[in-house]
Amino acid sequence: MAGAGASGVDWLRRERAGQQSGKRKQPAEGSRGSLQRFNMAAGAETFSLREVLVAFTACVSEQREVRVDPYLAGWKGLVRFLNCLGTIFSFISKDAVTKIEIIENYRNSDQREKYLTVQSMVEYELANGLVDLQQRSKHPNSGCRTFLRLHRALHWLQMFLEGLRTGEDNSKTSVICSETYNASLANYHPWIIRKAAGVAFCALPTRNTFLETMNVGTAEEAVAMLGDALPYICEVYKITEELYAQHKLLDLP
Ligand SMILES: CCCCCCCCCCCCC/C=C/[C@@H](O)[C@H](COP(=O)(O)O)NC(=O)CCCCCCCCCCCCCCC
Repeated sequence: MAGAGASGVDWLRRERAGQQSGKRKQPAEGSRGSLQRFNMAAGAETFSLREVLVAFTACVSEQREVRVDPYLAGWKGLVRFLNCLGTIFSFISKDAVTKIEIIENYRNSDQREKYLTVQSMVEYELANGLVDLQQRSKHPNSGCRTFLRLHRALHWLQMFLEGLRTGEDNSKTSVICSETYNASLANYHPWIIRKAAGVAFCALPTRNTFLETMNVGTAEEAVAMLGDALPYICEVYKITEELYAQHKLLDLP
């Protein structure tokens, strides 16, 4: 596992053991509309990057499928983190919450089993003509199209976290953020969104302060944790990218 920090992945094993034994309280998965309450309550609990990274490490099954529930749990944790950074980011977290909730609603529907993994979602929606392939019409918020937006954001996230991990102590989070955004997500956003994002990035603190807001200890400990977890996030991204490329879904409208 590239980049395993001094801590190795012991923290990861402990966290996942805790989750399996039910000791660690996890936000209730799959309860309808939980995201709004979850989002409101978010401010009440301190954010820990650890829970987000553990969620993403639980995404990939032995059969290399991407499980939707831990994927959404990872994104909910990221939204909670974003909400701690200030209201200037609320236009971003609102969009992420909307997309998370669209997919969560599919996971709460009569077809919930079809949405257990990205693979089963793609297979089900394509087989039943539930995806708008050329322009948004009868299925404007299909699971495939909604998940693709989060998938593109995951690409930005992995670049951003890698930039944080390898950046100099005195580097600026705003620079890392805008450079990685411009190299990824910005290509899918209209001018006005790119401008608004650029303004929001200016509100970001220095790299080390940012690392400390992750609430996993010192900046060095946060860097080590990023090194442990990033390969898992990259694996989730890679598997999804291959699946979407195979089915020619990378440009869903
Ligand atoms: C660290 C500060 C966070 C910087 C976030 C960088 C990403 C900026 C995304 C700006 C777009 C937000 C506005 C939404 C635009 C939507 O049009 C657009 C397309 O959707 P549509 O086709 O349905 O219209 N939506 C999207 O592209 C989805 C954007 C989802 C972005 C979620 C980003 C969450 C970031 C979470 C915090 C990351 C820091 C973690 C550090 C431990």
